Amino acid sequence: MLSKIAITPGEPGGIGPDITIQVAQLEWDAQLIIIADKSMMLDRAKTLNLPLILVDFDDTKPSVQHVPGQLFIIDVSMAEPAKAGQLNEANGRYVVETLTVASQGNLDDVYDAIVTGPVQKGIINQAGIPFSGHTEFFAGHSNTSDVVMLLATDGLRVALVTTHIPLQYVSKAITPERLHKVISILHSELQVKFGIKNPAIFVCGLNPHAGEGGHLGREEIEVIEPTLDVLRAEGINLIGPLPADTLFQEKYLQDADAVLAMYHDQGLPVLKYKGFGNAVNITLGLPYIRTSVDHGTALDLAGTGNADIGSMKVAITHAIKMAKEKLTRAPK
Ligand SMILES: NC(=O)c1ccc[n+]([C@@H]2O[C@H](COP(=O)([O-])OP(=O)(O)OC[C@H]3O[C@@H](n4cnc5c(N)ncnc54)[C@H](O)[C@@H]3O)[C@@H](O)[C@H]2O)c1
Ligand SMILES: N[C@H](C(=O)O)[C@H](O)COP(=O)(O)O
Repeated sequence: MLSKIAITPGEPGGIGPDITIQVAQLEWDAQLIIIADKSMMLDRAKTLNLPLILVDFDDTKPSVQHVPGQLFIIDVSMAEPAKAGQLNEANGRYVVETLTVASQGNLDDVYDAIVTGPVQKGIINQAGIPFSGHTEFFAGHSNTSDVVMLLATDGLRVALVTTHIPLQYVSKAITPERLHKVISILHSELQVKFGIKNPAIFVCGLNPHAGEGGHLGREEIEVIEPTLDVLRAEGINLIGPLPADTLFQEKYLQDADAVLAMYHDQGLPVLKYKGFGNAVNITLGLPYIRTSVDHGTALDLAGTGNADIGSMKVAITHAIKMAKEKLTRAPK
């Protein structure tokens, strides 16, 4: 059976609508359903000079193969018309509404996966809605206490212990409980979603040189090492904590199924240096499949036709692959 993939193009002033329209021109072995404002999508297609036919989605009908240039749509209205390249806090609520519809649809088994385009976290907060990222939003909406952000590109997967929090709170957020949950989710999702029997997870330290024996910080000694020992006793294959500045070299990476970084900008710059435009962001631990692009709203490129669609292609490809595997395992 063909999978139904829900796509949220994200911030209407950014490149999310552009890359959604651009990938709609390609062949896909799935049905693509966008959750977005219809007029905004048609306007953007006109700006980009690309064909776009939008068909109202009927969830009672069986899935149909994607036709290039055509998308199914669940129309969610924006408060005000969008201008490519410009943010408008009046539309913050709209962006969150599209995510809510997507999450609920997946919980209700209407779709088989969600692919998200980029959102501008700041403008959603300016609209009065506390929002730190899709990862945290979907965890909250689906009532999932713990999820893990993983970004993957060819030859490297990086997962994070902490996600979108200010740097000053990182150390306190790395508790034995959090570390135990993140590693357990990462281990089991590498098995389930990536088919790796006994995944090797390489773990970064938090401090310079992994704390230098306690002289440059004690989190490794007091939290990370003891927790890794507990998890090793549970049978999880863990290497580290290793100094983060030297972990990302072939000698280690050739044996690593994933690297676990302690915070956002410890792991993601390396991943994005290696694979920006060719990477996917996957939320592990959710009750549904969710993938996303590796980039942001790129307001400077919105409406120009110059946005690279590489990551959007990878995000959709991964979602379809994971959805197919899920459908094969447990047909609806
Ligand atoms: N998945 C997401 O929702 C997501 C991911 C990352 C950042 N963001 C958000 O995006 C906003 C802007 O963030 P930023 O400026 O740090 O990052 P950005 O990725 O939007 O832009 C960084 C640079 O990369 C370029 N770039 C980004 N995507 C590109 C593409 N597809 N093709 C060609 N060039 C591209 C931009 O032009 C810019 O020069 C922030 O609010 C951030 O939170 C959202
Ligand atoms: N941390 C992500 C990145 O740098 O690509 C990005 O902010 C998106 O995160 P969410 O998927 O949680 O919105």
